[in-house]
Amino acid sequence: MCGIVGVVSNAPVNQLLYDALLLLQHRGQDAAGIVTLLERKFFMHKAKGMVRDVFRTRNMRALPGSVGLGQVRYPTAGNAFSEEEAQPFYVNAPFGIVLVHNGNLTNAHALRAELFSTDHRHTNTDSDSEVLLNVLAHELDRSTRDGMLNSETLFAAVRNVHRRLRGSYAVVALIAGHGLLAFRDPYGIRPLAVGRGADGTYMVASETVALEGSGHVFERYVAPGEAVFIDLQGQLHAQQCAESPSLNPCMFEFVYLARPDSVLDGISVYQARLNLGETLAQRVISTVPPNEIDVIIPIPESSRPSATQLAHLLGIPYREGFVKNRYVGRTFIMPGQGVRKKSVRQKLNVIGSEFKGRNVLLVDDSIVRGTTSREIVQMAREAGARKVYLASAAPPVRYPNVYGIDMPTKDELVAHDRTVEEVRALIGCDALIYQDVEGMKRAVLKAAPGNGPKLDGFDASCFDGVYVTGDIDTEAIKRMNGNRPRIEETEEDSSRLALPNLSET
Ligand SMILES: O=P(O)(O)OC[C@H]1O[C@H](OP(=O)(O)OP(=O)(O)O)[C@H](O)[C@@H]1O
Ligand SMILES: NC(=O)CC[C@H](N)C(=O)O
Ligand SMILES: [Mg+2]
Repeated sequence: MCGIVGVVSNAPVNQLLYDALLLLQHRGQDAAGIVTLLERKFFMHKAKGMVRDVFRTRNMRALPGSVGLGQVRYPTAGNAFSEEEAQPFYVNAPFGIVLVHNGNLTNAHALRAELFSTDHRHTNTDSDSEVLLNVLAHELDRSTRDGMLNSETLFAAVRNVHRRLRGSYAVVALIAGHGLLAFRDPYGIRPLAVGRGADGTYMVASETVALEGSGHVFERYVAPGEAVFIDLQGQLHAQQCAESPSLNPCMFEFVYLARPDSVLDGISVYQARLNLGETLAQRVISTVPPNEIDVIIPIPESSRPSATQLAHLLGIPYREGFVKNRYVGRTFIMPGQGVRKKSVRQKLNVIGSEFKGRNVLLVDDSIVRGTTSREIVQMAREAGARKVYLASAAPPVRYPNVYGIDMPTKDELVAHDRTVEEVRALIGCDALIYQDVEGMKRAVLKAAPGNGPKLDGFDASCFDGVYVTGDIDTEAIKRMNGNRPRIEETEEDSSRLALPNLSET
């Protein structure tokens, strides 16, 4: 889940893109990049790091032009440590194209081979996004053989791109001398929205928070399979380019990834999280009698709305027992288990008085590898809690995600192939309460107003093992994700919690 943005304006866009990327920083913290277009020339700056570190004043000055795009990266393919895989990607032919991608191609391996042997195109990194750009470039080249690029030939190229790509993709591309192209995969897994500024500026972004926070008014979502082209005169053209599109947004966006003040495909993320707290309340009541819980404490940051609603419905005081160091990034999206584990304690510190002698119910939005929960439960005990219960607003994460969230191997998931009781023992809490899959889907759907886009379902694959694209080649995924270079892990930091050593660690 990277964050992507594109802008077509009449005024310089460098600051606007920077501001939008800052608003999308929660979606990717490993690398950032911006490209602007002035006349027919692209200007690019990208590097590893957070937005504030990547762009210094001198870099910003070197990004002229009133059209541009940007990305914050959270690697899910290729090599997390390679500077070359920071986005945007560039190809010089046809026309000159730069591209940013949020998502994950599940057939990148096969496509890379096909690009080389059939299309005679070279890719120089292990990134699936570079593959995507080359497929688009090849199809655009084919559809504009007579030399004309217009919305018709552009949409014909996107139709062919959809035929070749598998997996999830929300894309923004700039075509030198022509304009900005945005499209979304036929299953609508990753989000993409369009907004408009008072001066006529168009902005396309992963989340509505980037539109609103930078002074744009939300206009519409890019529909699954649809392509939107904004030419350099500021005219928007749109066409459905997929044969049978359906809308199945990623459930994990609502559970964790997106900012609560965003609305994705008509569903308010905040309302979805409140509703998750409501359904979770019923599950808690059936496991731990509410009169045995003295206080409800959220695990900052993402679980807060669910925890507030849960406390309200159970009539139990809601207290802040952990203070978050806001200068430490989101731990889940860090590359490598060692760094994630260390960051939990750096990031969260206890307020001892909220725990001493009390039975506490801790609430998190999700338990993935169990890194956070295990540390937190231990911290609550060290602070003197009598009983430590833990509730998760999402069901157990049991299956790998192949659509752009970095949980590629089932072995690193604490709940894979384990009963709830086994997970409880590993985490070390006195009771563990999970949301159930149907309850989660109902809760999130309930957050959609009647007049929003009609959903066909969710991509909830990491919870229910159902892959909406229906064509998952597990061997290819393993090759693509499981074997990709990651931070060296010591034995102590090994990514899956081990049952036998629990008391020693
Ligand atoms: O079981 P785990 O593998 O530890 O992953 C789950 C945890 O990671 C996320 O928090 P994170 O610190 O990334 O971000 P947040 O501040 O938005 O909650 C999520 O909210 C859970 O707390
Ligand atoms: N999370 C994402 O959207 C990642 C995009 C792309 N697969 C990459 O690894 O760079
Ligand atoms: Mg968290």
